[in-house]
Amino acid sequence: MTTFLAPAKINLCLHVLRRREDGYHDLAMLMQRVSLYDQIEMAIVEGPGIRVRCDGLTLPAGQGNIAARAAEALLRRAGMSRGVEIVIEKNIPVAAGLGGGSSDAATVLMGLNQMLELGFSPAQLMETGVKLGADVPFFIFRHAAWATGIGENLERVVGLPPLWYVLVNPGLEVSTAWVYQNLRLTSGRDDLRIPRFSGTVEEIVNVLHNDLENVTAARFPLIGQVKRQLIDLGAEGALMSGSGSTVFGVFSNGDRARAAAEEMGRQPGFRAFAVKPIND
Ligand SMILES: C[C@@](CO)(OP(=O)(O)O)[C@H](O)COP(=O)(O)OP(=O)(O)OC[C@H]1O[C@@H](n2ccc(N)nc2=O)[C@H](O)[C@@H]1O
Ligand SMILES: Nc1ncnc2c1ncn2[C@@H]1O[C@H](COP(=O)(O)OP(=O)(O)O)[C@@H](O)[C@H]1O
Repeated sequence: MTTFLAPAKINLCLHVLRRREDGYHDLAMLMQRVSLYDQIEMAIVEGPGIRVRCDGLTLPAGQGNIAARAAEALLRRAGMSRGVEIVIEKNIPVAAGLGGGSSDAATVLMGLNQMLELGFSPAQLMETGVKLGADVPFFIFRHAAWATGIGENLERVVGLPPLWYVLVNPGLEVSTAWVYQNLRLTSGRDDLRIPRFSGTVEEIVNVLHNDLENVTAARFPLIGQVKRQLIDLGAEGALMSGSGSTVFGVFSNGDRARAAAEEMGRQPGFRAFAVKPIND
């Protein structure tokens, strides 16, 4: 078995620009990978077929799992029939706005490309990835990014400060499709530009914005409550990530962040993590 790590992401900002003919939405987002990881183990085995195991959780097995669909899509593109065994240790909360499924898929695409020496470029892997999920290309890009289109046009963002995020998942699973369906678009914005950073925490706090937050928070008032709790515990800003339900707080101090995560994680059904951005 070869082991790979699949990180979570947060959306530091998410602007919905317009609804498209194909039902998807054009976005402008600032995306950042953080140090909370699923572990993906893969082996090439005798005989055809893709098997996915994920212990202790009720994630879909077989084709229902996005990791299996990723392996299938890559082998098809390579014109190859091989047996692949995939074991997922799921640490990223599911349907939580943290991109766990997309990250697992991206990791399978990159990992199998390496293990089978298929020679696909990152751009080719992104092309296969976006058909599996709009957030998959971002995890193949592997930098903090300004993402546009449905999330597949990616520009590197540099100068983000070293800080801490406290991720708080209040145990609610939120369907991304439901959130986009229930979004009431007011006016599209055309004035958004890629933000520039010189390394201060204040710049991050100023950029925090999520057009999907009102939709999810209207259905689940707990979201607003978690934001207020994070601010009370010393966060310099707080925002829901993606379609939710995870909320993150911005902390410049590691001890404060760890203490806040411990405190938030004590509430029944909650999971909380103090994490760092992955800036490479
Ligand atoms: C909201 C975001 C922000 O990063 O993340 P999550 O909350 O899912 O983590 C993404 O836009 C989610 O991306 P992802 O979860 O990969 O989406 P997909 O599986 O491709 O699509 C799920 C559903 O969301 C809607 N969708 C998704 C992306 C997009 N730009 N416009 C949309 O309208 C579509 O209706 C689609 O049927
Ligand atoms: N490997 C996987 N990890 C997480 N979710 C998966 C996976 N495979 C399929 N799914 C399904 O995808 C849906 C969205 O999952 P996830 O990527 O965790 O959420 P989000 O889109 O909010 O970031 C869930 O309903 C889940 O059942």
